[in-house]
Amino acid sequence: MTAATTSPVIGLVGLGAMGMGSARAMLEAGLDVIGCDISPVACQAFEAAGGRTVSSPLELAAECQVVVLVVVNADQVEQVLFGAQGEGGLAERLAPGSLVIQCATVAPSFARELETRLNGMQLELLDAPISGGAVKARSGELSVMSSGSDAAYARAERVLAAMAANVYRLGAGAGPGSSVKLVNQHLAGVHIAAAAEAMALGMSMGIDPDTLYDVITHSAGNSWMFENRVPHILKGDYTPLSAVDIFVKDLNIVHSTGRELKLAMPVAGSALQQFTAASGAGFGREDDSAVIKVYQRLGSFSLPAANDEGAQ
Ligand SMILES: NC(=O)C1=CN([C@@H]2O[C@H](COP(=O)(O)OP(=O)(O)OC[C@H]3O[C@@H](n4cnc5c(N)ncnc54)[C@H](O)[C@@H]3O)[C@@H](O)[C@H]2O)C=CC1
Ligand SMILES: O=C(O)C(=O)[C@@H](O)CO
Repeated sequence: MTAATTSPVIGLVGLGAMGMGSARAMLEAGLDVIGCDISPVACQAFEAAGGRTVSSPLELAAECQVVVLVVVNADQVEQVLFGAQGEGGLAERLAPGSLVIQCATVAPSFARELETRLNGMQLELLDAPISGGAVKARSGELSVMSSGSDAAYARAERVLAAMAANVYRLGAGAGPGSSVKLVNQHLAGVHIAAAAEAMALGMSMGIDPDTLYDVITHSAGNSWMFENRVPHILKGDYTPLSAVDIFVKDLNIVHSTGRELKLAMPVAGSALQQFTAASGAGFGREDDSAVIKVYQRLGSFSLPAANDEGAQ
């Protein structure tokens, strides 16, 4: 595929549940985007959608002056930008003035340190975690909790417009974007665990789970997460649109940030224990709604069996 516009070539690292959707939304917005993933299957899927790919982030430096990171965690960001065991990474190959748009959910302290390191290499960082799930990534309607310099925003404008319906500008340097995302992750994790626990209670009392879903989604106990995740339980489909291990990661960041601030968060702590139990029981790569399987093992209710409809 050749460049359709004179705007910079975008490199997107991490063609997973979120990155694939965002990369495809960028293609549809007319951006010249090169996808990169260590998974050949992910690269083939993006090529089938009309995109170009490379298998190593290092290869992006020859063409890209804007790089979007949608890998899982801080260790993977570190590896992409600086290489494993310090053997060098993408950052040292990017042209001076290039922009890194960092979308993975990481600790605010990591985002701030990353900005200092990249600025020291003449590179810009936009701290830009995302929300909305795989469906909104694909439709280009994410919320982006962002912070960074005016120069970073100027370079990121077309990318953010292609990815997001809502871009929140939360500060002039890295940190506030990841801080606000952490508040979202506290709520998202607690709400998913609470939805699973509440469904376990209802099913244990012998209430039909489809009826429970109908009633609760029309009543005050509803939440975005109850509405979005309980259908996976009803279909018995735990295909990971967002994996259990994502919430082990995110609620651990909530926990460690609270420890730094000396802020006790017992409700988030309880949700973290449930996701940790689900991961420990072998469900870490399943959809985060599989946290209900921990309750099922401890209780005496049956979960709906898988049917043929896919997760949404
Ligand atoms: N899944 C969701 O609903 C949401 C996820 N997030 C956050 O977005 C980020 C991405 O999450 P997902 O897309 O769910 O994860 P994922 O595991 O589906 O995708 C991550 C991708 O990065 C690739 N990758 C890892 N290391 C790499 C490397 N060194 N070079 C190239 N590719 C590499 C993996 O092969 C994988 O395809 C995470 O930080 C997550 O917390 C944020 C909002 C929603
Ligand atoms: O969309 C978000 O925000 C999320 O973090 C969840 O969908 C789970 O990762």
